[in-house]
Amino acid sequence: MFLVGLTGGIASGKSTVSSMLRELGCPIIDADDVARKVVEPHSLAYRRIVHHFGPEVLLESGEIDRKKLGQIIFANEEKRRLLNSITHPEIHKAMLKEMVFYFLRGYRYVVLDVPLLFETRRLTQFLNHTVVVYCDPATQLLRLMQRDGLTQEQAEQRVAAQMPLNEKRGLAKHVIENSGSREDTHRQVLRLHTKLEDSMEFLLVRVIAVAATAGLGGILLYAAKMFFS
Ligand SMILES: CC(C)(COP(=O)(O)OP(=O)(O)OC[C@H]1O[C@@H](n2cnc3c(N)ncnc32)[C@H](O)[C@@H]1O)[C@@H](O)C(=O)NCCC(=O)NCCS
Ligand SMILES: Nc1ncnc2c1ncn2[C@@H]1O[C@H](COP(=O)(O)OP(=O)(O)OP(=O)(O)O)[C@@H](O)[C@H]1O
Repeated sequence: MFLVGLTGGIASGKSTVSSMLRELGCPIIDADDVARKVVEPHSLAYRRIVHHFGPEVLLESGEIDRKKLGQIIFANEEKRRLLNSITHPEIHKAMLKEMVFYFLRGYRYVVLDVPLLFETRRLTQFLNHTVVVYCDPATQLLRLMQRDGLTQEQAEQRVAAQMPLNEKRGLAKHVIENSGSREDTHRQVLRLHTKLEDSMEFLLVRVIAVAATAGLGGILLYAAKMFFS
């Protein structure tokens, strides 16, 4: 199965780009969505979070108070590492299950939208392509403050909790520049979609060629054995 990793910085525009790709028919596995599911009440990750962070990170309904937990972990690296060590193995397991689901349904490829793709590095070895959604630091900060109602200090703290976006940009095979308008981003997404479709066809042709060569080699070997024995 052909795997495409989509990543970027906080509020750089990953969801915006992944919903454009979804409209073009790409199946998307969203790590933020998966991360919400794995901490639902009474799951293993939920119980471990309550054990380590205490009942003060729960809402009255018993669900995790994500706002409160976010305030704690973005202000404290040790606590962030602890939360990551609880949630990441569960997130990766659940994502793998989703990939198998798509594979069994006959999908040829899937896009993995993973904010911490290059930080954790667990998935990168399995990917055929990586895409970074980039926007300039001032725009990123402004969009983050506006979307999540954060102060500049809080927003800066969240940006600092991730690998610098410039560094991620250098690691990716494709970059979507999302500092401008949505229309501009949409045009780049269309181009990327075409490129991905082309490289999938190319990969398919290569696999068929390798299989055919191996088959032919086998036949020739068998014929040579028969001839010389
Ligand atoms: C801290 C939590 C409770 C905040 O929840 P909230 O609903 O406010 O934000 P949401 O989950 O939508 O995340 C928003 C963005 O924050 C960034 N982010 C989230 N967790 C982390 C983290 N541990 N380290 C760095 N950045 C992070 C990502 O860019 C993400 O896209 C939540 O993000 C969480 O449980 N994080 C740990 C799991 C995780 O690493 N998720 C990221 C996907 S792998
Ligand atoms: N090109 C754009 N022009 C204007 N606003 C945009 C553009 N791209 C994204 N936004 C806005 O910026 C904010 C962040 O975008 P988005 O939610 O797609 O980022 P994200 O990378 O998925 O964030 P997170 O890491 O928190 O999941 C949103 O409010 C979105 O509507």
